[in-house]
Amino acid sequence: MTIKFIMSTAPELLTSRHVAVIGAGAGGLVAARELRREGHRVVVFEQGDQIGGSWVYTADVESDPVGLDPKRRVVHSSLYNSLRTNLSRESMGFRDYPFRRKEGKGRDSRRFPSHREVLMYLNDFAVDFKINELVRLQTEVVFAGLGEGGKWTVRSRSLQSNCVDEIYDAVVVCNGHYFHPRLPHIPGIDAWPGKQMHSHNYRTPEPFQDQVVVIIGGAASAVDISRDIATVAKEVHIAARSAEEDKLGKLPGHDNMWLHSMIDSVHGDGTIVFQDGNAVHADFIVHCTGYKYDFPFLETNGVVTVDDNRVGPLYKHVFPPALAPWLSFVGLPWKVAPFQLFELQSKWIAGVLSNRISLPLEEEMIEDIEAFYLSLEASGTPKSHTHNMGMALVQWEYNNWIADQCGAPVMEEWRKQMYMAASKNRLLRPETYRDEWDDDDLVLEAEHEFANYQN
Ligand SMILES: Cc1cc2nc3c(=O)[nH]c(=O)nc-3n(C[C@H](O)[C@H](O)[C@H](O)COP(=O)(O)OP(=O)(O)OC[C@H]3O[C@@H](n4cnc5c(N)ncnc54)[C@H](O)[C@@H]3O)c2cc1C
Repeated sequence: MTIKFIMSTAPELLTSRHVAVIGAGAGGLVAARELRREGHRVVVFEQGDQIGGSWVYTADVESDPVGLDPKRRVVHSSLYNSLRTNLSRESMGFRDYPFRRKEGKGRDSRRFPSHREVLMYLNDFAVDFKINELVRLQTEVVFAGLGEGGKWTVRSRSLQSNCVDEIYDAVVVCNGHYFHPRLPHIPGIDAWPGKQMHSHNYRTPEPFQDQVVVIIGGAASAVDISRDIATVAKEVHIAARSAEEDKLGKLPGHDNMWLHSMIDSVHGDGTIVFQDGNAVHADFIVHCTGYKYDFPFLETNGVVTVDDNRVGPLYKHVFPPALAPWLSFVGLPWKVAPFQLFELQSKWIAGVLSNRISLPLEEEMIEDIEAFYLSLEASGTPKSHTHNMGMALVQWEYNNWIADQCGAPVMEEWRKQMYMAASKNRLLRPETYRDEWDDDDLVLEAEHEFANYQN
């Protein structure tokens, strides 16, 4: 189905809306910038005491290390102290605000810098675009729901006041999705006597000194955390669903790390049995098993639900047809280069809210979503992977589609090539990919492009 979206609306016909943005991470910051550029009046609500979201490292952890207790105090960030980016700075930054190397106190000029450098980059962005003046820090949104007359009531709680209700034309949800742990079902886990933790609460390796540790997961955090822990632990055993059979066994270059297939069962005597038949007696399990989407403040009377990690129904992962464009989401897709995707989604939302860009009819959006769900089913993609864009060219096609809606340039070819080169390099050199690479030609191309921007 082809639908025409861009209208060349005369500037005097563009409508300025009063918009609430929930969250001041990378998504909320760029949403605020795009909304204001489009002429909207924006308030950004941020529960934390600074901007940056995920990139604000804290040594603080939750009272329940696996995150099951619904009454636990939630810590937002899941960063560990040693974290360096898994994307190169060139391919990670916003498109029109390159993530350049900068000199100065505390700056990290490496190509794959530490998390502290990302936070500094986001702070630079907020200063240069004067976003801070839009942000209300330490102000948590406890309720956002449709009120009378199609407007949104946003109820927030801050240090200064108990609860305040305000009315907005639109709400843009940017609350992140790496803070609510997702745990696999493991047969026998209730009787297993060892300690457990979700990677959300992992900060440093010290608690694992001389322990036998089983790490569950095969994604970036599992790779990093297993190496971090192996510096002090007696043994580290990684259980990964995606582990290839010929790679199982002792990991080359390490004398205390093994790769296994998934866990089959765990037992009251401390034993952990893997599907490949091997077994170990372990002290600790670390679950690097991902996160759940969670919008505890959002009331849509059942229009938007989270079902097995599918947030829906959403047109192109952004607009619920029945509430579009007054409710939108920035940042749901995963296995992507997030910042530039957030930037494009935000441009689209801003343009639709001002009437510069039009959306299809509600029925057409619903049809599109249904077709998308059917295509996932036909390809055997589980529901929980609805927002996974890690396959082939999915994120690039998606970004280009949104760019087209906005009248923005399509994604630069070097970004795609660089992203793919890093993925390949990560598999080839899991220990050293952040310091050794073969794509200097792409770095040159990126730097040439960055000369067009001022920051
Ligand atoms: C361990 C780890 C490593 C990562 N590594 C990389 C990497 O190398 N490169 C990369 O590009 N990406 C990486 N990411 C992904 C990273 O999360 C995204 O890059 C991005 O920062 C997410 O931004 P966001 O704005 O969507 O969410 P967040 O950064 O989570 O921001 C959401 C904000 O919303 C606020 N908030 C939530 N609820 C409320 C409420 N009710 N009221 C008010 N405020 C609220 C939170 O306090 C937070 O500040 C990593 C993620 C994790 C967890």
